[in-house]
Amino acid sequence: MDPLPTHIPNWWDKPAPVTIPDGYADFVEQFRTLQDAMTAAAPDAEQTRTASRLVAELIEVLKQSETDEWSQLSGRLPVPGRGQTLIPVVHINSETEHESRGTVRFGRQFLGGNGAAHGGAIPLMFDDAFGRFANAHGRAIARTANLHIDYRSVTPIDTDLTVTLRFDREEGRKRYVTGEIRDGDRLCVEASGLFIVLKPGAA
Ligand SMILES: CCCCCCCC/C=C\CCCCCCCC(=O)SCCNC(=O)CCNC(=O)[C@H](O)C(C)(C)COP(=O)(O)OP(=O)(O)OC[C@H]1O[C@@H](n2cnc3c(N)ncnc32)[C@H](O)[C@@H]1OP(=O)(O)O
Repeated sequence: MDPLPTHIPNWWDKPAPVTIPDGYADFVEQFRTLQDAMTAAAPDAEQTRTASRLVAELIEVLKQSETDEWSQLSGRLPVPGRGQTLIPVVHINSETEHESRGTVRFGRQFLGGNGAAHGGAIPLMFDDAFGRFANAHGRAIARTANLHIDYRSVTPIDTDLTVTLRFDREEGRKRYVTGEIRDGDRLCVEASGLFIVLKPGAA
């Protein structure tokens, strides 16, 4: 289940993304796999030369359709992860306006060390997941004012973890959200965030 609308409006009411070409969502997935493979690899000189040539070709192809923020596809797709290849993808399994439940799997690219996810990848995931949730269900646009992370125990990579987000309360323009990541029953991370609804006319 994915609660994003087919077209993701943005707060400046610029046009929604253009038509998504066939195969683009698969390409995004492939790009994430590339980042995992890059992190896991120890290529020799010849493999490095080959990989470098292929990446140069890829950059060349992508640059042919370089465009502005309002026309790019990455980050704006109605699929889990929005087609953003930097952010760990949260797959939502169920959601009400008060609570969202899903899973996340930190790939090899998010390795910090010794099998644990990088401490910076976790707030990245929460900022995006909280940001989407705090702005979903018809709520007016709000931005992250603060984000707090408690690393309660190691968060393993390459493991399906559960993510829970809760919309705690709203006080005027302030929205308070909390969340957690668990590996089975084990609590890995607790997070909380404050989102503030933009003043009229604010960008
Ligand atoms: C990129 C956003 C995307 C939104 C997408 C919507 C569509 C959804 C679709 C797809 C999902 C997308 C998912 C991505 C989401 C990612 C979200 C982000 O990462 S956002 C980028 C990082 N955040 C910033 O860059 C904010 C920078 N800061 C600001 O712009 C302002 O400081 C702002 C708006 C947060 C507040 O400024 P003021 O002028 O509107 O508010 P004042 O009047 O100063 O404060 C209001 C109340 O809030 C408190 N407050 C303000 N900042 C606070 C803070 N840091 N900590 C605690 N309290 C704070 C104040 O003390 C005041 O409280 P009292 O009313 O007096 O009780």
